Amino acid sequence: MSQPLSLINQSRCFGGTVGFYSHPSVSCNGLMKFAVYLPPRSRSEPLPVLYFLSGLTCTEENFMTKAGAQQFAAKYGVILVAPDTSPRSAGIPGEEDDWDFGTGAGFYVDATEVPWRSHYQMYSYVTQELPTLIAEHFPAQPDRQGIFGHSMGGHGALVCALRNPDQYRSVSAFAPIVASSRVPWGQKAFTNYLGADQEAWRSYDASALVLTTQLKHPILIDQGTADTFLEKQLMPQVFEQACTRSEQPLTLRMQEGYDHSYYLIATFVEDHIRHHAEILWR
Ligand SMILES: N[C@@H](CCC(=O)N[C@@H](CS)C(=O)NCC(=O)O)C(=O)O
Repeated sequence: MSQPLSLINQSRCFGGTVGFYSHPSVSCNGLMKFAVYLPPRSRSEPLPVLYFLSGLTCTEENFMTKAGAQQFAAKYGVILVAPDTSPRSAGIPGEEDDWDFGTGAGFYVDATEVPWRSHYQMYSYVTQELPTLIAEHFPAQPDRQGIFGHSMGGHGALVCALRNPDQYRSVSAFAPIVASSRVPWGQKAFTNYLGADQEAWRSYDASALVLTTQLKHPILIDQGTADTFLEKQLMPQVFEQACTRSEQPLTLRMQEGYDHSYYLIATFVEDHIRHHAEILWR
């Protein structure tokens, strides 16, 4: 049976439509929001779907309003889907206290710890519930899915792809947190969502996962050299070394002078959408 979906608002964009939706989520035990861009071509044929996971403090809006991605989704014929970054107003004490944990910082994990586990099931939401909903309500080709993201969302995209190589054909990231178990943002989130046992963290650490799973297609990463989070939180060299060890093809592009903002994404988003479209349309 089709799950209910409410349209919040819709705008024409590059001949297609950007729509914002809400729905009661089973995984997250509350209302969740997401955004969808349907290119003009989707009116005549089903298209591959490319998921974008945003970073800390973001909602389903940041990518749609700041990345300028719709023109390229229209050009290359892919549907874009951008979910929110966490449950909201879950009623969990302290959920609004920090910008890098709780609301806006779900880290795309299924929390196992009280009190977070009652709502913070973002891994199941993104990999199962949302794709099912998209396939039910939009002209999507469910067997052609790709995923990309920024920062915390780059971590999420890499983890989702590495854990589900048959579900996601293509993956890329902007300034991703690639070694989540080893950096302060990841350690804070994982201790609270997953508990102190670091063994449980491995299944959400891209640099650990890539040692045991190989993806068929190369991974594309863009990282700005002027990103203030580069050394302490992002550490792309850790992922690069792990990819070399496991012979996973990786294109890591260090972009001179770019910072952590959406200007990095806007500059290189066409390259990423082309990377996905070339694989998804094969
Ligand atoms: N609030 C943090 C920064 C958080 C941040 O940079 N968030 C990134 C993702 S990790 C983002 O995309 N922010 C929203 C935006 O730029 O639209 C600070 O002030 O240092």
